[in-house]
Amino acid sequence: MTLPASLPAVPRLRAITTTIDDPGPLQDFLPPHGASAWFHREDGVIGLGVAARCDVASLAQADAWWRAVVAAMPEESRADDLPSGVGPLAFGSFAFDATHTHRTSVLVVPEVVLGSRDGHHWMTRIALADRPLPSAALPPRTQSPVGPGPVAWSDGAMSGPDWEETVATAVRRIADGRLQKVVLARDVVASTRSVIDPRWLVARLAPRYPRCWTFWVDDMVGATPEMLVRVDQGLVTSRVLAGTIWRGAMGPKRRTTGETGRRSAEDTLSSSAIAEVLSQSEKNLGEHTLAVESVARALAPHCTSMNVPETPYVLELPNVMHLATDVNAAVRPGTTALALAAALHPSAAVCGTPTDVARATIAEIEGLDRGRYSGPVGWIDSHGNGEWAIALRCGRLLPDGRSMQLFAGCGIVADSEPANELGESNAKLVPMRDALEEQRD
Ligand SMILES: C=C(O[C@@H]1C=C(C(=O)O)C=C[C@H]1O)C(=O)O
Repeated sequence: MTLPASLPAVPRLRAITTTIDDPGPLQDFLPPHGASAWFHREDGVIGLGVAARCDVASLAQADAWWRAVVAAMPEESRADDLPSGVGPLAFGSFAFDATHTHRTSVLVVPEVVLGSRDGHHWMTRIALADRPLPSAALPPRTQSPVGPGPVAWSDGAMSGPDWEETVATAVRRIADGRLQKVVLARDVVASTRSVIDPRWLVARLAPRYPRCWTFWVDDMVGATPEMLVRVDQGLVTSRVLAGTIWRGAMGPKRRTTGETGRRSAEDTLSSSAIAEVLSQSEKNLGEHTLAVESVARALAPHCTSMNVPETPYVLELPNVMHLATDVNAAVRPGTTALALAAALHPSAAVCGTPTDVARATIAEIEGLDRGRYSGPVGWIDSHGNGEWAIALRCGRLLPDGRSMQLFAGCGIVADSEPANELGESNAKLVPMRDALEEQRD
């Protein structure tokens, strides 16, 4: 998909931000369409309505557009005295590879932002400069979402066995010395009886995956564990994940439930034992190092100091465990979260090493239009603070309203085994599968 390189039209917006009393759960204010949501632990920010929307060609273009939008705002709209993330902001979702997709990347500036962080609550109202601002009253609470009913599953671009063949092809190319690592993804399609309400998914993902960032931006919904870059008043954090283990990988005798469905002492490995296996695995450690190096290399020119821990920790999620490294840095003044996302994407966690060879290999053999899966998703405020996660453990709501494309990918290295990688991709699909299939409420 190609878009003009020139900057899309820049609207003149104004905004007012006010502190509000605790509004209760922000999810209660979400309508079934046309909203954005971002939740992490107890904190959240939601966007209602659309003050401005822009299809962008790249992260760099989005950065330029948002800077221009902010520069065109009256000074008092920018909330200079307020903390990071408070005030006018834009949500966005970006394609993994703009040169190999039919999808666009998008930034959305909502009309109303409701936010809660560390026990503080705020509302920002945004409008075109010559139009009235939305009402100062709290927006009405909406009806609870209902589930989509029974779900039928089908293969996406490739069947499981075909994808295993593709993984084998990648392993051969790595053995030939053409590249060190490539991340290959697959998709599955859920078809439902009733309409899929994104709020249903958000309401299931956010409490189950509090260590992840649960998002709904445009047609993308998920709960990702990977933070590409967070900028908060000059401090940068990037959580790099690569190297994965899941209970099913530990062999049939060691799964959590035996034939009776009950756990027994002999067939259950403790979480710490599984974490130990992961943190000793040469394959996973090698894969992880490539991802950390790619992030540190991309951040370095933009930062005045950086701390890269030598040893990863194990991030335990309900479905999988990952090797994780939190890179911290101090950013050069004036560098926005979108500019850093542009520098970091695609990291080796979702693309591979070397980047160019891996990206070309993905385009050639993966057989999938990733669209916005594995691209940056998040928000940016009027000072350039923001959080851009990588859109993983997610799906795309398809235009018919009754189906969804779910994605999962795995880092392939020299000693990857196709059957294991297929198992790993299935484990990564679990959060979205469960959220869609749950029938209660
Ligand atoms: C590509 C995905 O996950 C990435 C790949 C990982 C791996 O191969 O170990 C781990 C975390 C993510 O960086 C995905 O979830 O779709």
